[in-house]
Amino acid sequence: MNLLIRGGRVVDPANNMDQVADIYITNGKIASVGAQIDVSRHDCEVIDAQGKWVFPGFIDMHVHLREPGYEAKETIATGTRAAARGGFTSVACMPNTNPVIDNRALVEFVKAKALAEGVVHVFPIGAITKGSRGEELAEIGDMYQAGAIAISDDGQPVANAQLMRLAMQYAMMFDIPIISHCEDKQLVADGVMNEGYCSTLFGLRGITRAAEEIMVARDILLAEVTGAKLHIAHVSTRGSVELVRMAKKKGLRVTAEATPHHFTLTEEAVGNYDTSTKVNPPLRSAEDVQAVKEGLKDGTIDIIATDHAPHTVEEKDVEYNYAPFGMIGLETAWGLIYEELVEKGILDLKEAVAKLTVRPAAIFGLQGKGSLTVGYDGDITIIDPALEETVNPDNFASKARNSAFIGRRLKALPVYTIVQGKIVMNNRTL
Ligand SMILES: NC(=O)N[C@@H](CC(=O)O)C(=O)O
Ligand SMILES: [Zn+2]
Ligand SMILES: [Zn+2]
Repeated sequence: MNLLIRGGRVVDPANNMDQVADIYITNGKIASVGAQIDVSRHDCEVIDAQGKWVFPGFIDMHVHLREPGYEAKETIATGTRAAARGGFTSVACMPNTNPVIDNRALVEFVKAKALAEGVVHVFPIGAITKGSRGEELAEIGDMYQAGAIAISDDGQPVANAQLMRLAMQYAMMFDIPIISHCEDKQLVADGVMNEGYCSTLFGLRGITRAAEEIMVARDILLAEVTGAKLHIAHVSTRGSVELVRMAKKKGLRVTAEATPHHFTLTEEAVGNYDTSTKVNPPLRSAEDVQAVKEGLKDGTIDIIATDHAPHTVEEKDVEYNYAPFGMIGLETAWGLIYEELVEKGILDLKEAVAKLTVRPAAIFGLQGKGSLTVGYDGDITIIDPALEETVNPDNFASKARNSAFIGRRLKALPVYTIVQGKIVMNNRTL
């Protein structure tokens, strides 16, 4: 089936394009982009995109799909549907499943399952260490050959610096990034929210920003001695932003991501004791949020990723201290990016789209993705700038409900998600 997307405002940062144009997709690939494409001779489905924004399909490099092992929280089927509903055409999934994705067979399992049951592209991330226990390296070369696009022990730090150095050297042989979850467990101890005035006020145990920053600093130093590609996950403090900025000034191959919840919410959101606000790293102070926004603006923070971390209602419906860390994000990400970054003048539309498309594709080497270049995959996200909606968990495609944004009004929402020329989400439904 051929697809023509007619008359939308086409924004493609990679090709420095922002103009009204048509896009024609055949055999799942972009065949042409231009004014008034004539397809009268072809059998063709047409989307009227007048008044809509047409972007390369969004890419989320930090998602927890929870399969295998935690299917009560999310599955590849439901997680990819949540992605599609959020306008994402590709996701990379973290290996902190049960068992942990630390060998070739499990990478192949995720890929096969995603092909059979997923509705968007899924790129598996392999573990750094076996079982993410931080003791011995996982089968990194094997996982790379099976299709792992990066390695990470996300959810856990690699506490042993020597092991982290070895992992970096190993990852360099395949030129893949190592994604670091920066957390010093001893410093975190049994903290549940950011340490400061609010934690005192709310009577909750605090987590010092140093717990994150010490590991950001350590991993940057290791990236300097090894020359490895280091990607810092979920940057949340001013200090972390400054460290990454310094690393980039030195010319190191260091990149970073921020999540929508970390640039939208502050620690004050914890005050209602909604366990959805319990995330790792924790929601920080207004000053940190400001620094993350500055980092996004000046390019210190390269990409936006959701860290979609689904948990069951039963797991989250407990006292704050006992709830697991994590918040879902796929279905609310774009609305928050638009409101917090674009409308507030931090990023223009092209810059915001770049952090969800061409930048992640470049950092993680995703071939044929991230732009509307002819011959690239026909992955497209269409936004209706006039569409507003209140976040309602009944409409979530995710199995989970742990969003701190329920009840919030979001605007400029995705109305079509197109994967290799196939419409997988239409008018907010699948
Ligand atoms: N971010 C979280 O709060 N939780 C993540 C783990 C992680 O991303 O570190 C999870 O797997 O639930
Ligand atoms: Zn993490
Ligand atoms: Zn994560």
